[in-house]
Amino acid sequence: MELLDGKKVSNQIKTEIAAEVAKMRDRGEKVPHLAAVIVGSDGASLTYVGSKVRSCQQIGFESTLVQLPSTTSEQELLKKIEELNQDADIDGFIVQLPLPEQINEQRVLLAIDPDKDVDGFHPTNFGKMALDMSTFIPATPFGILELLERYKVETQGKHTVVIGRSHIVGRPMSILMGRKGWPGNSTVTLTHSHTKNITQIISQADIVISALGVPNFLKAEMVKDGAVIIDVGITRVPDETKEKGYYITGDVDFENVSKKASFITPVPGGVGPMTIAMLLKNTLLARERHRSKK
Ligand SMILES: Nc1nc(=O)c2c([nH]1)NC[C@@H]1CN(c3ccc(C(=O)N[C@@H](CCC(=O)O)C(=O)O)cc3)C=[N+]21
Repeated sequence: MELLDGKKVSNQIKTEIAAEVAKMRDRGEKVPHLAAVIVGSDGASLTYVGSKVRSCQQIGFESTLVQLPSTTSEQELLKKIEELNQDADIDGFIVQLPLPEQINEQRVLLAIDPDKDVDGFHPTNFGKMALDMSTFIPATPFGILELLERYKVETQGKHTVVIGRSHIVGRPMSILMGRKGWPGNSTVTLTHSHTKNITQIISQADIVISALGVPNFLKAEMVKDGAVIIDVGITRVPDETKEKGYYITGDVDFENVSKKASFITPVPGGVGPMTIAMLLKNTLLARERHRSKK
């Protein structure tokens, strides 16, 4: 079994990006500027956004954190988005999901300028991704592809089973793994809450990508010997004996599944850190595209 070490690879990627930024600075060019909008004060969301901003500082990006109260109206958020769209200094921005219930997520995603949509959630960018056009690939799926590539995991002709059809992970992942080229050229099954015989389908998978959010869902007896296991689930389990009052666990029974797997991602330290690295990569890409437009 080989560990797909997202923490290590994400640090490599950040070092690579930092070198690019240093060159930009040396040439007297503007450096990439990422903004993150967060509505409300959900603990997990604040942690993620916080580490996005910290990573920006590490690698020499400019960053702006826009924190809005949980009572923010949809109109107020749309106004903020329009400001960020118009702000020539901002290369890319994200609106952290989930949003409070008074705000319609679809209207928000539609309002983001596709050229600044470094999450790749705007329908224009999602459509481009599905059509193999150059775009921003959503950070979590992008991070998984990058891990498969850097560890030279064979995906071509393999049966990939994706568990979960969320807009930010399962759905795009199912499209990307089936695209031409490598990592891709896979035969993809997208499973979800209405899938019948899900355990039987999973047992046929060469590659399992679990994006469910159910701790211990994937057990050793469910997977084929030598399968590649990608664990996208992140659940915080309250535990007073831990320093933070909780621990983080994925969808996979790591201890037992890792004995059968050829490659496996840990949680924490797997897909999570890769998500942040690829968001930074998309922001670098956004800066380069804006530069060559002018
Ligand atoms: N507009 C938007 N874009 C996103 O990309 C987005 C989002 N909304 N909403 C929530 C999800 C989730 N997400 C994570 C990012 C990093 C870690 C991460 O770094 N995890 C650490 C543990 C961090 C911890 O919880 O302490 C790890 O797995 O090692 C996890 C999850 C981005 N998301």
